[in-house]
Amino acid sequence: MFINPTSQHQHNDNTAWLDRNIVAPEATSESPVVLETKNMHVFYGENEALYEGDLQFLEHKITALIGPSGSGKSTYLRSLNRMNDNVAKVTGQIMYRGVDVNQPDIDVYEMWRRIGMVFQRPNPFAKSIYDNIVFALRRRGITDKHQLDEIVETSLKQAAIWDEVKDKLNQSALALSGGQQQRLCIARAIAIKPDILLLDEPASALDPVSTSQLENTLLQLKKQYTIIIVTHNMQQAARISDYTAFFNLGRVLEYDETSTIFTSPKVQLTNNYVAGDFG
Ligand SMILES: Nc1ncnc2c1ncn2[C@@H]1O[C@H](COP(=O)(O)OP(=O)(O)OP(=O)(O)O)[C@@H](O)[C@H]1O
Repeated sequence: MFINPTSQHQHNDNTAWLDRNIVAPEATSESPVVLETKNMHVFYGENEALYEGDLQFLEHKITALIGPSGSGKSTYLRSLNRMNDNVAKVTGQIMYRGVDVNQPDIDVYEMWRRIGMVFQRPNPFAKSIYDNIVFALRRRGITDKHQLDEIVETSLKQAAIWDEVKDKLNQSALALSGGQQQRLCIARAIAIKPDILLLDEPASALDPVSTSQLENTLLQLKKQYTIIIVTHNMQQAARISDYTAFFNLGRVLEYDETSTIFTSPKVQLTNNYVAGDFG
């Protein structure tokens, strides 16, 4: 583990609040780095919404992105799999298993299969539960009913919603509760067997019971997937994540193991934020 105090600013009392503390996660052969950003900057027109945001993500770990509103968490997350292509200019490298996916010749659709995304509001298609799961599979040419049935069952089980929906797979997904819809969206995302799951405040529209079910689902899923989640919920970040990045004003100020961020952060602003002093 190394500490990389990458502040480009003079260290004196006036700029102490700008200090950064980025601790790279300890990669091992069981948990290598699967995704990494290098020198990434994101611009909306003239506005540079993200700079100094470089992070590494380990396989089969959950990383939480936290920070006040407008600090650049969603901008960073959505840039990771080029969801921002139409609205922002993203420079720098986004290394996914050794390949820079921020290159013009990358097959973005194939990348979305490997780096899936679940959004803030559940967004199931206005189709049956079954068809929500198989939609992308059919488009990929998988038409064998037995194979599709199997994938539907496995994905719904992995997303911890199978027991609730197994007797009504042909009913509309829109008739499910918000929490169920969000778990269905996770099932839909994992049906195409991604490698990494990006989640942008997936529990913000859910009640506490659904939130807790979703968190349990994510803890199960990390055995197979690498998860990066934006959350405003400090307890949630503390409960489920292995690593946490604290964003402020378009930069990552601190990145470390979640236990360190919540018990002994090195940066004053992180401390203030996790203590609830501002947000
Ligand atoms: N599509 C967009 N077009 C222009 N500016 C944008 C766009 N999306 C975000 N921004 C700007 O980029 C900055 C970072 O926003 P972003 O949504 O990434 O922050 P955030 O930390 O995810 O905030 P929140 O927690 O409120 O979702 C803000 O100043 C925001 O106004």
